[in-house]
Amino acid sequence: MAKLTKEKAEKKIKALREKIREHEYKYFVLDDPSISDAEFDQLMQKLIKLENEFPELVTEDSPTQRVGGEVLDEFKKVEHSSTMLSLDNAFGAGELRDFDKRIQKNLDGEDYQYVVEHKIDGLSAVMRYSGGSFELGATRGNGEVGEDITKNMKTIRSLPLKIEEEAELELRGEIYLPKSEFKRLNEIRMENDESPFANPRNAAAGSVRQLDSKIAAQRSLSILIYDLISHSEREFETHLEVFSYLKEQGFKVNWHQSAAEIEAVIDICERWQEERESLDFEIDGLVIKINNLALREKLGTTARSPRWAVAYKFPAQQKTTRIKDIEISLGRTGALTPTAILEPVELAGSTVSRATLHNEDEIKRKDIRIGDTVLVQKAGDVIPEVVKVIKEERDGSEKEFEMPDKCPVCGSEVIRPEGEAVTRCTNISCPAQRKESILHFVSRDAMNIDGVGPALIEQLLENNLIEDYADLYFLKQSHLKDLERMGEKSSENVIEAIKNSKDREFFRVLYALGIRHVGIGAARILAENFDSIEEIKNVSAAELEAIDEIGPVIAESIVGFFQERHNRDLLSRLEQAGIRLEKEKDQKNEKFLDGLKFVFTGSLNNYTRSEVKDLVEKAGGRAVSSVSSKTDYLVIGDNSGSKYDKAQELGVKILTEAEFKEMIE
Ligand SMILES: NC(=O)c1ccc[n+]([C@@H]2O[C@H](COP(=O)([O-])OP(=O)(O)OC[C@H]3O[C@@H](n4cnc5c(N)ncnc54)[C@H](O)[C@@H]3O)[C@@H](O)[C@H]2O)c1
Ligand SMILES: [Zn+2]
Repeated sequence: MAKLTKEKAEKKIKALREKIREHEYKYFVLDDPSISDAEFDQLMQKLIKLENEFPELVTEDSPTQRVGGEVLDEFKKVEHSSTMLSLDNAFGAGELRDFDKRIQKNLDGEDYQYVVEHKIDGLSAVMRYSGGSFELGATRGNGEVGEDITKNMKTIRSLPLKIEEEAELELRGEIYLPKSEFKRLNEIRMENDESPFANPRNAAAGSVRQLDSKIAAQRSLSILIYDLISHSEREFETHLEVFSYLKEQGFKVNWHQSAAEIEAVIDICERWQEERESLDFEIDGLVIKINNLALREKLGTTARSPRWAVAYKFPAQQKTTRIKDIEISLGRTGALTPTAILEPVELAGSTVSRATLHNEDEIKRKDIRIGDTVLVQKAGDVIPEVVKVIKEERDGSEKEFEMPDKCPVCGSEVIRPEGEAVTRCTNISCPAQRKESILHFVSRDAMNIDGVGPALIEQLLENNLIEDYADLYFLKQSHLKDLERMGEKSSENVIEAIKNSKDREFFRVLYALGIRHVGIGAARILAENFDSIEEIKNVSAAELEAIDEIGPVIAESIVGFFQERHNRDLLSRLEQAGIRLEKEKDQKNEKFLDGLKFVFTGSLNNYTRSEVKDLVEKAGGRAVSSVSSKTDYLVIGDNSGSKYDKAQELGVKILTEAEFKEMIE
């Protein structure tokens, strides 16, 4: 690419700065961003790159040179004792290694160690204690001056108002909303016609920056402490010492783990990238800090961020895009689910072109229209969804969506029962429902019947060869071989595959039945608690609810399923066909790996990764991705790498694939 002329660069830089400032204002002042963090970070990276190319164009007020935030006039101002900085970002392992190289160079051969912490998606706060009492709490503001939020912070129950140490202390931490509270808050906002918060950080900020502290008190804000800025009586050498001292004083401190070298840091980051959903608060990455405080001093800071720390950012889970259309898809329970057809975007490693809109109410509450620019999100295994509409992007051509009053598949009336959010087709034998329930039954995690796909199911239904999934087991080859695109050989294979599915594991059969709200997880739990369908059939909703992971909705749905006459008939035909409707003998109540943690490395000959994971979990164990002192077994296949050395170092038991096979079978 040809190098930009200085004039052109200057123009570009100016435009970028304006755009960034506008987004900073929306994000930090209004707590209501109109692009995703990843898109914002991209703008910032572009500006950094241009400024690196043309250092003479860097100005002091450039967003790259300062902390992006403002102070609202409504609040009393607090001058910070030392600037509250931002953090440099690292995207991916490569940039972490670059960071480490810079540290090495700046420390000139001195020994150092890292501490890795969660990067909580919240709002940073500073706290002062005097004589053991909480005296002052403030936001970061513009880094130099923050807002006095003492009153609101007193409503945070995890923040001690009194501590043992009667000294002058200044601390920093992150105020956040737990996930459940974030969800609840957004529901209330939508009911009040307010736009939902895009992320927990904006929600936490919106709650803390309330003039009425009664409102803050109604929101279960929490705080995790991650830094001590000053202490009148004590000195500390390392960050780890600080953490244990703060814990002793009764503070809830941020999760942390030390790491001797950057490769270990990368391991930790990759592990949390996989396991982030297990936390009850959102993290958008990890923060990597130098442990030794004197070395931090030596490394110093830039105007915007410390040189001794970096934020490892997870791949984007949110982006903005446009809704091209809204389509209706029919589920196996007859529910009409509106689905947004999107301008495709890259999210969390895959291309997203559809997002669920759940139901009619959800569309109304979020005021979603065809043609809207929206923020979409894909978290973990969850189906992509629309977070909110960017209303200022509207030009008047957007169309409101209306739920059809006829089933798009069979043309029957649809109804939406009083008090329910879901619209359903009233026709019990609606082909869409039958097809979907059979498709679910044969799917991989359920009965895993190879060769029975959408096209064949349609043919079978059309030719009245089957009406439901139980009928599959009564099919004969003679029924099949005359169907279109079916020969002698493939009809034989289909019959064979159907037969082979008869002894699928009990929990998979439970899942395959298609009981509403019973996903593979709930099916597993049911199979752990009951030995057969016969047992589950006769259980009450109250008994089901007594099981930890089963809530009232699932319980009611299970009881309802087994009461329905048609379903009872379906079950007896499955039984007749010889499907296993109870646990394998040797499996009843067997949890021989209870609580044990396994790590797998290298390539295995007899299993795929998801198979070993299943096997371990079925026996009550857990399969995790990286080796730590808490790992019980490392199972090694061919070409195992650094995990092997690490396991040896930590004294973790090592198993060959054959030894593992023996253990599990
Ligand atoms: N979407 C938008 O329009 C928009 C606009 C502006 C900024 N942003 C987002 O805001 C962020 C930039 O804000 P920033 O300057 O606060 O930088 P940052 O969020 O990247 O990093 C600094 C902040 O991290 C927080 N933090 C969380 N856990 C921490 C820990 N363990 N140790 C230390 N700090 C921890 C602190 O609040 C600290 O102030 C970026 O994520 C950016 O994408 C988005
Ligand atoms: Zn229908």
